[in-house]
Amino acid sequence: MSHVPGLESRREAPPLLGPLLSPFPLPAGSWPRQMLRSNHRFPITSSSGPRRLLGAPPKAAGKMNILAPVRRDRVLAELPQCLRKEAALHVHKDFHPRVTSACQEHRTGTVGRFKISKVIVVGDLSVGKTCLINRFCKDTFDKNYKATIGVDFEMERFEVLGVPFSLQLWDTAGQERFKCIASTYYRGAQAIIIVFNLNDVASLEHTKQWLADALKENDPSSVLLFLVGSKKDLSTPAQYALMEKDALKVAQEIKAEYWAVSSLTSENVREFFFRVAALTFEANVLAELEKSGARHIGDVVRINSDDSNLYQTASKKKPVCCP
Ligand SMILES: Nc1nc2c(ncn2[C@@H]2O[C@H](COP(=O)(O)OP(=O)(O)OP(=O)(O)O)[C@@H](O)[C@H]2O)c(=O)[nH]1
Ligand SMILES: [Mg+2]
Repeated sequence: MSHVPGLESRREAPPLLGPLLSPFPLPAGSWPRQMLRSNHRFPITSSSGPRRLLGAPPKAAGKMNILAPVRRDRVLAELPQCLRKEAALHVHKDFHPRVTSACQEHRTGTVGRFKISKVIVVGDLSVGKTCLINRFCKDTFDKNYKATIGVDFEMERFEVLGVPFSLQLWDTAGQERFKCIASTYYRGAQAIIIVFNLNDVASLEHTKQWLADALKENDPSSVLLFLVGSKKDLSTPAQYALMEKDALKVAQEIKAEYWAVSSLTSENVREFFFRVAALTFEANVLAELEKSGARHIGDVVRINSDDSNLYQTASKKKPVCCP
């Protein structure tokens, strides 16, 4: 059998996916507690050459800080707005009123503290997935291409309507030969970000296949979808307008929210991730309210049929433990 770099790590890692997504604390010294620190990076990335999985994460020295404070610039007091109304998960100006009141009354259940939402980022090789995550999480940009091998992830902690909320952003490899490694990490996603290059129409055409693969491992009725055009800085306004037309069509077809970003200039990067955090949080709280409501006889949670997809999505959401 030929050697696939990173395969050893892949074999070790899957048992951790359960604990990582679990709302419960883990035994002292276990990896996931280390990972709960904001922006902890695993697998370790080599500083030159391609990004490689190099095995288990390092042991933290001395006492560990389980949860670092939320950065001031990660606090969301209002619902960030969509980029284009034609392709948005919903166009409400504010958070769902049930979510707002649940946050005010501290009734968000497992959302907050140990609840971590998994977000996977998929798309063709070199479309800019890693740069997008790095621009948001570290405010850096690398003009040299270093292929992601297997997967990598970043943790981002937010505070939404006063409630702590963490996103685990999984950066997957776009190269065909690493796809089988990356796809083992697709499971349990609450949001899927499908990235394409705004200057490469083939990468847009391939987004449906990326989505199909990601949905094999996830419940299509409970996952939020985002279609993101990257490298906006490389298009002229006329080229962009043409591409946007096609992208909006695809976004509507797959029921994804459309965004266009540039990791080089930072355009829309922060706005996009804030929107992902806000909508994922909102869906989580609605699902939590529905779950807790169902436990009280006579306290019926009703999701308004006039509400948009997101609200219906939350109502259909199954617990993570269900097959
Ligand atoms: N001009 C410009 N270049 C970008 C942008 N984003 C990424 N790039 C460049 O595109 C190349 C690929 O970026 P990556 O982020 O590594 O691509 P990727 O999608 O992670 O690739 P894989 O890991 O192989 O799947 C690099 O040379 C980046 O510098 C952008 O917004 N603008
Ligand atoms: Mg990459």
